Amino acid sequence: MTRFTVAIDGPAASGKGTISRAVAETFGFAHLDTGLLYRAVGKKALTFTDGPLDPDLAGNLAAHLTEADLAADDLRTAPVAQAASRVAAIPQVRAALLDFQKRFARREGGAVLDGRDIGTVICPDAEVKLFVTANDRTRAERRFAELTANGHETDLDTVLADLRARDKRDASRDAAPLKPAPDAHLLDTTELSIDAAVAEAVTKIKKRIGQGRD
Ligand SMILES: Nc1ncnc2c1ncn2[C@@H]1O[C@H](COP(=O)(O)OP(=O)(O)OP(=O)(O)O)[C@@H](O)[C@H]1O
Ligand SMILES: Nc1ccn([C@@H]2O[C@H](COP(=O)(O)O)[C@@H](O)[C@H]2O)c(=O)n1
Repeated sequence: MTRFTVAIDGPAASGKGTISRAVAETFGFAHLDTGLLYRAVGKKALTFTDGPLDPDLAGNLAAHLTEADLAADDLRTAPVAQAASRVAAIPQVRAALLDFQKRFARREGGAVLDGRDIGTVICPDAEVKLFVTANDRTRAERRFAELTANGHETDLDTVLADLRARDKRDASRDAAPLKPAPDAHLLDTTELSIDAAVAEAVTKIKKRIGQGRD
């Protein structure tokens, strides 16, 4: 198998990153967390304003992301997540990040990408598409546990409001909104452990790989 793309989308904290990393490990695929691209642009945008940003300036920030921008250790904070969601609605930002993601997806050896528009815009021809969900309270509880374990001071209601605001903005924007591709498999992790959710994803991918054999 030379090229094989797995597209994993879903709302905030649904578990798509966790599943993507496990899939990459299992199959030896490269993994791209595309949310990090938007978080890095959002973080840069915050150095100008926490309000609306000029779309061309935002596109320019996205076009000049560096490895160091993506490696910053403060991309997972709540303000950066909200800023990411705001810049992600700007078409110039999405256009600047498009080619890199498309090239990553078709690299030799297989790739798994997770985000919001992977199955719909970045990789409409992906061999496997998953849309990962969980109810919003469960997602907030998981994210709250993660944030507190990492030393962030917050509370469950704030985390829940933050997720809902982001999901609403992501799903209602005109540019590449969050939605399942028509041919995506829905994977609701509300009642699933991490191992069970990963096992479902792995089974779907193995089945598709099996179909590709002569
Ligand atoms: N099935 C599960 N059961 C319990 N906890 C889970 C499950 N899946 C993921 N988690 C936990 O929930 C949190 C959010 O998961 P993850 O970071 O994978 O979500 P995400 O969809 O990639 O989030 P984001 O969109 O914010 O990047 C993590 O702490 C992760 O360990
Ligand atoms: N393909 C994508 C990926 C992400 N976004 C936006 O970035 C925000 C942060 O993403 P996380 O996956 O790290 O939570 C997210 O809320 C989206 O606004 C996107 O638009 N497209």
